[in-house]
Amino acid sequence: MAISAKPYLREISIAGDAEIDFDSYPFNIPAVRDMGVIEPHADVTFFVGENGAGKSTMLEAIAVALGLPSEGGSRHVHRAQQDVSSLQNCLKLVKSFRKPAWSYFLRAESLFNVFSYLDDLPPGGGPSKHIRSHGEAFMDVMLEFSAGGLYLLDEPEAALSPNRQLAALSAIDQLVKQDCQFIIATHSPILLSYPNARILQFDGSGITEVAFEDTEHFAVTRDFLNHYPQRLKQLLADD
Ligand SMILES: Nc1ncnc2c1ncn2[C@@H]1O[C@H](COP(=O)(O)OP(=O)(O)OP(=O)(O)O)[C@@H](O)[C@H]1O
Repeated sequence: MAISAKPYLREISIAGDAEIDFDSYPFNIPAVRDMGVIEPHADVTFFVGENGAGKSTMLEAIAVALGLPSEGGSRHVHRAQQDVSSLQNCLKLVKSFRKPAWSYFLRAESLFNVFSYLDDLPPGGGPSKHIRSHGEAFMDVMLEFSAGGLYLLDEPEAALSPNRQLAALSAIDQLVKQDCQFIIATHSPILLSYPNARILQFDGSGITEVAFEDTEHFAVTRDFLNHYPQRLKQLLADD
């Protein structure tokens, strides 16, 4: 039986010999301290959890440990690493026998800086992405993703309208079918609905797998949309 090349990234854990200070960032974050062994899905892995649960800290550390720039981009983006936590030095990554053809860290919050860097390179990279809206530019980058890649996305929905999130879901599926692997930190119930995925919940007890319909994102969004007149009355009531 042939062994599958995916997932390109198979396990993420804290190295046994890592020097750890549990009283300071990032190991004072419960999900980081008690992360155990993350086993990414061959297709898509989602990081979910409350604001501040440690998703971006983890994704950034994985990206930097893979040799990608902390602000985002591919290995060809040569920018100084910005405010990177010590986590990437402590991670042990188990990789596939086959390297991905391409790796990219796409991060909505620092996309602007990466585009400025690309604009400053010698001509040849196509028109400036600065003349595109945030969401258009984000989708442009996603649509440039190619087969056999490993892609890390940090909160793609920050840039995308609901319609574009649906388009992103379809683009991700096309890429998965071309041997790509994704790890995505998100709050988007639209993206989280992707079926060939593992959803990992970051919270006070560490990192645990959860089913789509058991996520707070699904439950809260469904409840609000189904009952928004009552929910608004409750939320906006004078006490
Ligand atoms: N450089 C830093 N130094 C100290 N604490 C930090 C630093 N960066 C982030 N934190 C803290 O670490 C915690 C986790 O932050 P992180 O950005 O990883 O959360 P998140 O799960 O991605 O949140 P969100 O959903 O809001 O994006 C937060 O409490 C944050 O304030």
